[in-house]
Amino acid sequence: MGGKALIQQVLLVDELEQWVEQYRSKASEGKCASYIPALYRADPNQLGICIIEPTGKMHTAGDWEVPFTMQSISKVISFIAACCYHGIPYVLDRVDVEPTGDAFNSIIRLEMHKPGKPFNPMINAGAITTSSLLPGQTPDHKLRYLYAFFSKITGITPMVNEEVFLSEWENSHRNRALAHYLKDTGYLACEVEEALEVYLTQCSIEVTTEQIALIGLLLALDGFHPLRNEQVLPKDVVRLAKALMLTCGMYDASGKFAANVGLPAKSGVSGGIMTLVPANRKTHSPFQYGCGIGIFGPSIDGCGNSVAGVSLLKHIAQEWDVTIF
Ligand SMILES: NC(=O)CC[C@H](N)C(=O)O
Repeated sequence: MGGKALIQQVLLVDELEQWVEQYRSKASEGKCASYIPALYRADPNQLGICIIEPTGKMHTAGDWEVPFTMQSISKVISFIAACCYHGIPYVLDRVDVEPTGDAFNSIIRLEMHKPGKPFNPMINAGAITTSSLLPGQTPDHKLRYLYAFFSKITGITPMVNEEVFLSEWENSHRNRALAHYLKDTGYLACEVEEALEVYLTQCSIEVTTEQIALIGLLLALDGFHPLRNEQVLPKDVVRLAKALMLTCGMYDASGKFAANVGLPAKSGVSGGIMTLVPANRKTHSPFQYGCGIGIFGPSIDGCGNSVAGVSLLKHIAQEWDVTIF
């Protein structure tokens, strides 16, 4: 690495460390998800970030190595996996691509809009439907397909946090209600309990910011894995997933996030945010060739998004001029 590049890298990490410490205190404006008791036990003051560039170079700060469960970030992976298996038209016949402006676990639109097709795969109704579409006759088979898909693209064998899974399974009345409604309207491709088992298990896959930054990087590069020099995901599916992340990925705060940060992103109630910067022509920006970004900060706001994580991303987007707009 040349002297100038080395200095730039040191400055980036210094800046990141400084900003993480600056935004850590934002945690006090939210709290850890309490409807899943195992998530409520997290330390709300944690905040970490990992950024991966196409060269594989990583920039990290704060609590970036702390494992957490993917929760709703997994919705992006299961949607992509279902599209890869069935093709986009088959999946979009069963789940739409419209934002709702409602909470991630809201039921209201299913009955208000006949025939009850879920609005998008980034909210619970749509994600439970997509999980039911994964190939396989049993939850076990569907999950094995998803794990193999996850390993194929990331090179990582997924681990499920059983404690978080059980904690949510025992408290999943609202998701059960959604699944029963979807079964009644014919949108669920398997039995209610089976779809829930797949959906809640995928939410309980444990990752670190590094792993979601890597997935973000693959999305930034339209499915191309720069280190393996291989197209690991189809471009059209990835582009669709990014459009959904931008319009629906931060739930009923997706509009504000697009306005304030301007990057496709997906959050989860455990405090993770997976986002990305596509390659751009901004030669003054440190991420001209694109990057994947993983964030973890378990204190969340009323919409279910990491409070400190969103503030940190807003700051980064402004300082480094990385919006897609
Ligand atoms: N927003 C989220 O991360 C929600 C995921 C969580 N497992 C749920 O279904 O409620």
